[in-house]
This record gives sequence, C-alpha cells and structure tokens, in this order.
Amino acid sequence: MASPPDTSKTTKLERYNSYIRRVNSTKLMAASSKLLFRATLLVALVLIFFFTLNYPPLSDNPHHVLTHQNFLSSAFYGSGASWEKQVRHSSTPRRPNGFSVLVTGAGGFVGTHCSLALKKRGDGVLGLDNFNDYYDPSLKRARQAMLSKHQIFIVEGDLNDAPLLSKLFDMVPFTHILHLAAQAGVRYAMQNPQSYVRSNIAGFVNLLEIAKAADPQPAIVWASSSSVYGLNTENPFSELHRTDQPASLYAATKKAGEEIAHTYNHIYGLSLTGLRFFTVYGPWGRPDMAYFFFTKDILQGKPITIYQTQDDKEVARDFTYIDDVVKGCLGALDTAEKSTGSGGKKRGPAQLRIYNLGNTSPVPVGRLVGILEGLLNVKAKKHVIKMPRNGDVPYTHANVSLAYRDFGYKPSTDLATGLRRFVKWYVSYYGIQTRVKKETLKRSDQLEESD
Ligand SMILES: O=C(O)[C@H]1O[C@H](OP(=O)(O)OP(=O)(O)OC[C@H]2O[C@@H](n3ccc(=O)[nH]c3=O)[C@H](O)[C@@H]2O)[C@H](O)[C@@H](O)[C@H]1O
Repeated sequence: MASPPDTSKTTKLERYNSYIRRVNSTKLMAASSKLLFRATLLVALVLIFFFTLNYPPLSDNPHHVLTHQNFLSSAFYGSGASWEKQVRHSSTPRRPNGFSVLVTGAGGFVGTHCSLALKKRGDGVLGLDNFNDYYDPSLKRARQAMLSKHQIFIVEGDLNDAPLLSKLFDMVPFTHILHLAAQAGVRYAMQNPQSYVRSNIAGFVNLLEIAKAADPQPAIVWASSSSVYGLNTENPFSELHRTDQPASLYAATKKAGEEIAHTYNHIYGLSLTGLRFFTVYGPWGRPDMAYFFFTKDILQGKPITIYQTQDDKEVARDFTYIDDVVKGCLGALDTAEKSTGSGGKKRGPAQLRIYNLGNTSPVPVGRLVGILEGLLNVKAKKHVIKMPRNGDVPYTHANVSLAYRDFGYKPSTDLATGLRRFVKWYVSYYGIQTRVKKETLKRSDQLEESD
C-alpha cells in the first residue's frame, strides 16, 4: 500500500503564504481605510464650508450672520482708496458743528428719509445696510441710488460684522448713530424667528459693543416699536405704561433692545434714546406693510383681508406719516447728550431716554381701505376675518407728550393726506397711472425725490 505523500512541507508553506496574504490584506485594508478616512474628512470639510457659507439659506434668512461674508466684506470693502474716500466724504459734515451720523438701515424706509433730511441740513451721513431680501431688494437699491445722488454713501454690510464696524469707527469719529436697521414686521416673526434674534438682539449688541469701545463714543438714537405695549390695555399708550407683555417675538426683541440699552448706558456711559415708532407709512415705504400691499392688490383687482378683533370690533392703528417721524428722529438726535465714556470705560452718568413717536389719532383699518379706494378710484374686494393669532394687537394709540416736551415733536399729517402722497409716489414709481384719480396725481406737495 502506497504511503500517503509527505505534505508537512507544503502545508507549512501554504500556512506561511496564507499568513503573508492575511498580513498584506490587513495592510491593504488599513491603507484603504486611511484613504477613505481622508476622503471623508475632505468631503466633510467641503460640506462644512458650504454649509456655513449658505446657512441659513438667504431666502428665509434676511438678517443672517455671515461668517465668510463678514470676512469677505471686511476684506473687500475695508481696502481700496476709492471706498475709503467715499466713506470719509459721505460722513463729513458741511455745516459748522454738524454731526457725523452713522445711519444703519439707510437703504430702508425710515433710514432713507432720515439720511436725506440730515444731509440736507449739512450733517455728514454714512449709511450701512445689508440689502437683505425680506422685501424686494430692488426698492432698497432704488432708495440707495436716490441717496447716492445726494452724496450719501451706503456701506454694504451686516450689523453683525464686527471687523467692518470697527474699521468704520477707526476711520470716522462719528458723533451719532441713528440705528434703524432691524428685522421688521410683526407677523413674519412666526415664519422666521431667528432673523429677529440675529438683527434686533445680536446685531444691536454688536453695534453697542463697537460704540462703547469707540473714542469718542457716539450718542445713539435707535428704533424701538409701538408693539412693545403688547397686551397693555391703558390708552393712549404712555411711556410709563407696562411693556412686559409683548404679543409677538418682534415686540419681544424690541423690548429686549430697550433693556439692553439700559445695560450699556449703565455700564459704559453710552447716551441712548429709543424711539417707539407707530406704524410708519409714506412714499418709499415698506411693501410688507398693509397700506402698501393693499394698494397693490386693490389696483390688481385682488381680494384683501381685513382683520377684526375676536369680539368683532375694528382693528385700528395710530398710522404715522414718515415726515413726522423724520422730524422726531432729528429732534431726538439734536437733543441727545454726549456719551460719557471713552474706550469702554464709563466716566459719569449718561442720558437714557424712550419716546413714543405716533400720530395720536388711531384709524380703523377699514377706514384706511376706504381712503385708498377713493384715491385709487377702485372698489376693493374686501374679505373680513377675525384676526388670526399672529402677534397682532387690536389697537395702538400714542401719547406723545414726552417727545413734545423734550424736542417739540408734533405730528401734523392726517392719514388721508399722507396716503395721497403715498399713492402719488406709488403710481409714479411703479408706472401705473390709468385708474388713479387725476386730482390725486395733480397735487404737488410731494417729496422732491419721487417726482
Ligand atoms: O408700530 C409698530 O411698531 C409696527 O408697525 C407695523 O406693524 P403693524 O402696525 O402691524 O402694521 P401693518 O403690518 O401694516 O398692519 C397694519 C394694520 O393692518 C392690519 N392688517 C394687516 C394685514 C392684513 O392682511 N390685514 C389687516 O387687516 C393689521 O392687523 C394692523 O392693524 C410694522 O410693520 C412693524 O414693523 C412695526 O414697526
């Protein structure tokens, strides 16, 4: 019987070869996992980069904090002789003892009007605006073009861009800041709450941080809102009434601003004046506001929704005409005392003020629609519903005796007059002339710029 072949050598060899194969395959696996790890890391870094650049998306994030863009804007705008020349030229006063004012939100409705008024009387004005797309940015660009004709330059940047703000304060010894940049709108706060926190709280704090460190420290006048009165039931609203029951996040961020102002006044000696605006309207206004989109919808034959209170009462607002508000803003600037600190240190007590800027004459929304129908010569398709729970309050009415006492604020434009001026501007700006009453267009007491 043939003995079985001696396999001990081949078996050893096979075992050795198999060991080598295992070692090699482990090495290969380790190498490929390393490669995979590096590739994943690279992809993650690329994703993080784009995520940070685009998040939250621009469309639903009007007042975004843009880390990369902050950097880019500072790097881009902060250099260049021509940019610096425009900044200096725009902010230099042309009258003896004139102010040098940084107007934030200069491409906005109130910001544009105030910038023009300041420039016209010889103050230096430098604008700051991020031209976000909360509403049609082309309207903001048109306002910018109008300001540019009056030698007012707007720096394109965000309130949260600390390097950019510091650079501006390094270049210009601003005497005042008129801080009007904000995320506005009561009802939109339910759609995009973070934008209110970013602009009205984080952005405001960023601005105050820069202002407190500046030498000289500027005096600051800024836009609060009638909405801080929230569920207050005492009428007319006085600055002494309670404001601890905001009905919307918008109102809550404005109220937070008032408390933050107190802190910066207390610790750093910043002179701070908050102005509670009451539903400001007029030419070059905001398309997100009811009087504006009612006009658009009425002219286009579309239905409009008119809110009523839960107990079927009319909702009313103390609609305030833009020219009256501009006078109030300038009055507040003119009576603002100097900040007392310097370089971040308080040297003594500083002024801290809050004022209502309203019209003292509330008008039901139904009446506003009636006036528009008359001016536009078109019957509105009205859809009356109970006010949804959207942050709205049923009624606003300003007591302005404090503003009158301290800087002579006295509103003088009734709603019919103000809306006529608005409609005249609207049809001219959007090129709609057909159905609007001739007498509306003929009247000539219009802003020079809108003609
Ligand atoms: O004073 C303020 O602090 C605020 O004023 C403004 O808020 P509001 O007074 O709410 O103005 P606005 O939206 O024009 O609605 C006007 C009226 O129309 C009613 N309204 C509104 C919409 C609609 O479809 N139907 C309707 O009846 C509505 O119920 C209201 O009664 C600014 O937008 C805000 O940024 C802030 O500055």
